[in-house]
Amino acid sequence: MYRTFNCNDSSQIVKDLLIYRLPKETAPVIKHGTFSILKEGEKPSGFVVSDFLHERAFHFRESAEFDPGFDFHYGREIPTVISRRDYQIEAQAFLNSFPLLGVEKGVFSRIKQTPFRGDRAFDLFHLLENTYPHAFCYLISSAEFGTWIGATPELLMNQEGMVCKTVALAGTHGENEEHEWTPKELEEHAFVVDAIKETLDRNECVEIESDGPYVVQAGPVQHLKTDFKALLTKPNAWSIALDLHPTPAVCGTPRRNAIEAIASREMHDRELYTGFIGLFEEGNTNLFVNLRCAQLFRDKAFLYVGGGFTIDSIPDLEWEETEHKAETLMRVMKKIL
Ligand SMILES: C=C(O[C@@H]1C=C(C(=O)O)C=C[C@H]1O)C(=O)O
Repeated sequence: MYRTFNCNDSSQIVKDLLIYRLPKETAPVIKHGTFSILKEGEKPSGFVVSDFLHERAFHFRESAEFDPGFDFHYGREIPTVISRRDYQIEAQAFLNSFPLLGVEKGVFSRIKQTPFRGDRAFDLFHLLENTYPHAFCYLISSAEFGTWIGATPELLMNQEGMVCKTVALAGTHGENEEHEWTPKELEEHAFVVDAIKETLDRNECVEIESDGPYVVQAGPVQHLKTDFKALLTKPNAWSIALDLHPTPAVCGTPRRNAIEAIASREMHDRELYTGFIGLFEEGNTNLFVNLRCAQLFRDKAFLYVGGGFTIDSIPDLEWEETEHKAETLMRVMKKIL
């Protein structure tokens, strides 16, 4: 279930909104304009946002004049939220499907609902960008997909000239967990490292270097991270981004098998969650994986959170992990309620 983007298209609302702040930059970029569908085979130029399986992607065109009547667009369809009990049942069934479907790692996600006033989205964005200077923070609103906000720690691809960078970010502890990283967590991470290496190789990158894994703090959680750097041999950054995505950090491995397991067991449409978002320009690209994000409605927010499963995973511990990840937005939202 990935395809429905049901939103209002109230006639007085004519403009879409784009706000983003790149990691470590101080000033956000704010634009009014229009998000429109990126046609199949079309390369974007500028801001782009894609869903999980790149079935729908949108690029942004700025309008010269500001629309004083701007209001946020809200989705019409309420996302499916599951209880802890149902999560356990579904996550166990997801895990049980691994041998049958030939899945080695799969990422299972859920949606958490919380009260929130959608019209406080600007305040939430400003708090997020102040709280998480190393994250890519954004707020987007369009009749195409409603209103989304996020502060993601995960780079999909940075490209400057012929130098391309990406990361493997997988394996999670709560901020105060001090135990060693388990073989299961190291394995989960290694799947992502291997997939990235293969992708860079396949796309004729050279001088591929990696550094990691090491531990990084991302708000309320710690992750294992490996940095990658490589040289492109031709202007194929967009193909590389599409080939990297979705990595086993948000999907699983082998990719097709994991997609099948996710499609058969997740109760909701992922929509823009675990898609990618950011700026694409051949030679100057900054794309991020859309995590630690929420879809905002008039009086509530739906937070999308997930985690990697391997055969040894325990669903209840994975639920805890999604609770920790949800805190990235929850603890900031609480300041505005
Ligand atoms: C899927 C999410 O995060 C991803 C999964 C991780 C994991 O399984 O350890 C860690 C970082 C992200 O790549 C999420 O935040 O929803």
